Amino acid sequence: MDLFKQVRHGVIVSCQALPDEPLFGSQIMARMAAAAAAGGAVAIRANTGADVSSIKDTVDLPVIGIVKRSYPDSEVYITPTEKEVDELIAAGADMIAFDATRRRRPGGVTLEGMVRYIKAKGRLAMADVSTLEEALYAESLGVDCVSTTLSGYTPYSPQIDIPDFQLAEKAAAALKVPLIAEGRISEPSHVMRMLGLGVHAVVVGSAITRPQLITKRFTAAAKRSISIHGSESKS
Ligand SMILES: CC(=O)N[C@H](C=O)[C@@H](O)[C@H](O)[C@H](O)COP(=O)(O)O
Repeated sequence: MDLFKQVRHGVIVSCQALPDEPLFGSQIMARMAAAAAAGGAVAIRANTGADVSSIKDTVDLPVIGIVKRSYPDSEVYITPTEKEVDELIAAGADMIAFDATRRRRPGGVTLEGMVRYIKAKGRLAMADVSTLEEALYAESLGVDCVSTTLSGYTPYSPQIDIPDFQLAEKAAAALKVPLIAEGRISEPSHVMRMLGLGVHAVVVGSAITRPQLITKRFTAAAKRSISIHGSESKS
């Protein structure tokens, strides 16, 4: 089935753990993807070829692949070069997501060249952007969809701790290709609001798949409670 029909109005779950996170490991991420599938996820977003291939072996859902890799000469770290694209293609990613900001990429690789490369390999291209201008430019290059992933993570986009509803609304209205809302969607009400703004689908990551951060929301609430009610409360 057409991937965009399959994910329309659904929740894509980002299953990612970096080496310094407690759930790091491809088998664990595959179990996480299975849990997301059981909860009704329409697709999975995953980091590294190893995680993509282990998830593909475990769940029958489309997988959007990225490789987070830092190079010394660039701030771009989400699928920065063709090398990472090759790793994701070898792993069987259905769509390749990549940083589509206009920042300098490592080793003279260009954004235009990245889109050409992914399309020449016959894969779907998802442009991770931080502003409306980047969204429109990425569309003009021929990407298959745009995602708000990087809003809040470039110095020139709004530094807010809620999802960028404004960007999602504007980009959904301005683009012809599907707009995917991603970044800090942490409540079911955020999902409803995003879909109401006309986005094609939403990606939820940390709020589902990073238990150390989920735990922190609760432990912070406990600390706040003590600071309000004091430690001498009845119980
Ligand atoms: C900025 C960046 O590196 N974002 C990454 C992109 O794949 C992931 O670390 C996020 O978890 C993902 O975008 C989902 O967002 P959230 O975890 O906020 O629901």
